[in-house]
Amino acid sequence: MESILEIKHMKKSYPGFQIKDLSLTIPKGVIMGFIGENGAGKTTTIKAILNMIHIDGGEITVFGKDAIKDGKTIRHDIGVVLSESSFPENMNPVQIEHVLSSVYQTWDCAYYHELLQNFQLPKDKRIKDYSKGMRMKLNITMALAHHPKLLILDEATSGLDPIIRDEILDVFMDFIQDEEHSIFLSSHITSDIEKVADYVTFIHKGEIVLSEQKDELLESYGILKTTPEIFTALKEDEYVAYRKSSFTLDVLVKNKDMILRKIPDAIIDQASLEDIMLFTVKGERL
Ligand SMILES: Nc1ncnc2c1ncn2[C@@H]1O[C@H](COP(=O)(O)OP(=O)(O)OP(=O)(O)O)[C@@H](O)[C@H]1O
Repeated sequence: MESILEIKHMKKSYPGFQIKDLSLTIPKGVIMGFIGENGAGKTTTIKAILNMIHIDGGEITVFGKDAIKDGKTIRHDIGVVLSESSFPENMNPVQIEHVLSSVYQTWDCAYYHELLQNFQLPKDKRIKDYSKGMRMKLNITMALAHHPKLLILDEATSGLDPIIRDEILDVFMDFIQDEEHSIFLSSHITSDIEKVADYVTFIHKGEIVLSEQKDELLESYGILKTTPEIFTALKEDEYVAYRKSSFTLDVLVKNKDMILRKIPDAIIDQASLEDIMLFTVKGERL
């Protein structure tokens, strides 16, 4: 599968935080969900891709070009939504369009106004009078209106109600339909990622724990409900972590079919992305 973005052995250190060796590939035509707890390194990774911070080592390639050397060219084909909006609060969408249409040669005025209408965003209202959900929808509208090939969104659905989140997720799914576009979507809301992502990358303390196809991941992982005696029969590489619940020992296993072959009467529940995150971050190992 052709890739749209590739990070190889990226390094970045801040006092008390380190990304030691991060590698990641986003294929063309997919939504890659990027999950991890607060402070795991999601925004740092996104800023590195956008050349907004200096990295200490490694390579980042976007559309086959070097993200640092060719950063300016690349940015024209990327739509970005960061958690903080950088537009002056006293501007309205029409005034913003004047600025953006002069920055992007590919700015599509008709499409911008179509999106404003679809999202029910008033054109003459200043950003400062917009609600949080409206601001986010406006940010996404601005990111899409120059027809980027890659959309990078940092926490674009956080703090929004389920109806607005659903509308936004629909727009994302439309965006990747032509199989040339990709989305890199960081979110704490694992249910949103579960809904729309084709691939999932999970980062923990600056390290990639997993980066896999979502359906395969959810089919393969499971939560084994068991006893301490049976648990001790598992090999080290057969489980991720365990957590004690009221009556059982819950063990996140990577390959539930393999466990079922070993323990035919085992009770194994479906694991969600949230479970995978919780067990990895808060679970214990022997
Ligand atoms: N400019 C900076 N100076 C010092 N430390 C920083 C800087 N930027 C980020 N960090 C640190 O890097 C770590 C990762 O932060 P980052 O913002 O990438 O996490 P995140 O996964 O996006 O978290 P969140 O979900 O809370 O936004 C944190 O410990 C943070 O304090």
